[in-house]
Amino acid sequence: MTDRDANAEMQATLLSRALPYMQRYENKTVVVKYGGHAMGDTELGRAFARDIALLKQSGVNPIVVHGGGPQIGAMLERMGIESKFEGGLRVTDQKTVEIVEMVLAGSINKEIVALINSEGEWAIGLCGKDGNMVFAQKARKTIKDPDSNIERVLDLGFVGEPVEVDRTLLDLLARSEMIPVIAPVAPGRDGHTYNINADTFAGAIAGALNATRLLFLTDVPGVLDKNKKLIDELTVSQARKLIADGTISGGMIPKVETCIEAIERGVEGVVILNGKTAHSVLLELFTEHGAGTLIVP
Ligand SMILES: Nc1ncnc2c1ncn2[C@@H]1O[C@H](COP(=O)(O)OP(=O)(O)O)[C@@H](O)[C@H]1O
Ligand SMILES: CC(=O)N[C@@H](CCC(=O)OP(=O)(O)O)C(=O)O
Repeated sequence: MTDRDANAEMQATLLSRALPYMQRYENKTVVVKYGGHAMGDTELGRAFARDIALLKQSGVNPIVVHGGGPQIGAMLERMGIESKFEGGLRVTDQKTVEIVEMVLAGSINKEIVALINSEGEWAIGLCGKDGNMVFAQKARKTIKDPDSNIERVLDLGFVGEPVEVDRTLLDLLARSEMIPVIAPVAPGRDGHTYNINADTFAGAIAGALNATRLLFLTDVPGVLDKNKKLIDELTVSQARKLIADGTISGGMIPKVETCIEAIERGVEGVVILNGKTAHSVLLELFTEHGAGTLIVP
């Protein structure tokens, strides 16, 4: 059996069991953050696109926000530009921001749009610039030197943080057949283009829309405990404790912090789940126990 046949069979099995749960998210907004590491081979991409198409067909309002960190890194390497990160964010000079916009709002965005459209849906590729959706300002980040404990202000160049989100265009699309697919690039009121971490961008969009669910597709099954066992559900205060005691580390820290901020902005529940498992979006939304780690207030 090919991967494609196996995925189609898995989706059919899932759908036959999904019926009792499908109404749960009818007319609700679900923001799905599709990370660069979760974008695997073509079959995995197709399975993702099929899930998003199926959400729309089930009466859900899905919104895709995508990343593409590894793909930006590959293009920078081809152009002979070194990738540099500070505090988990890409140091972004003028040349880099041009490539970031080209890769994110160009090739990756259109690839995802084409995949969803080939499932018979109408996806539309956007970034923060379209319809004045998001305005950013230069990110203000500080990091603590672990030796001296002194705080240092980071100059990350054209790395932005979303400060204004206008939901007009997204509200319009929610009433239409269109599925928005959004790249995390936005203008500043200063006329510059800013590169925004895709998790942060997805959190801001979900918060502005008071989304029912925000899903983060990553490369691990969810938040793992000290014994590497999946934690099914966490409250905001439990999540904070796991960051403080070091159980949550590395790239998972900003991700969980974004989840906490999204919940504080009114998102009902945020889920971190494995994008490398085919149909993880359907497994999460349309089964009794879901998949991944659900973070709730
Ligand atoms: N407690 C934890 N549970 C799960 N993953 C963790 C934990 N602590 C650290 N991590 C790391 O966080 C990574 C996910 O973050 P990141 O690589 O930034 O994701 P993405 O690129 O999908 O945004 C995992 O691959 C894992 O190595
Ligand atoms: C400021 C910053 O770091 N921006 C990210 C945007 C893409 C992203 O976040 O992609 P993933 O979700 O695949 O990591 C970057 O340039 O890599």
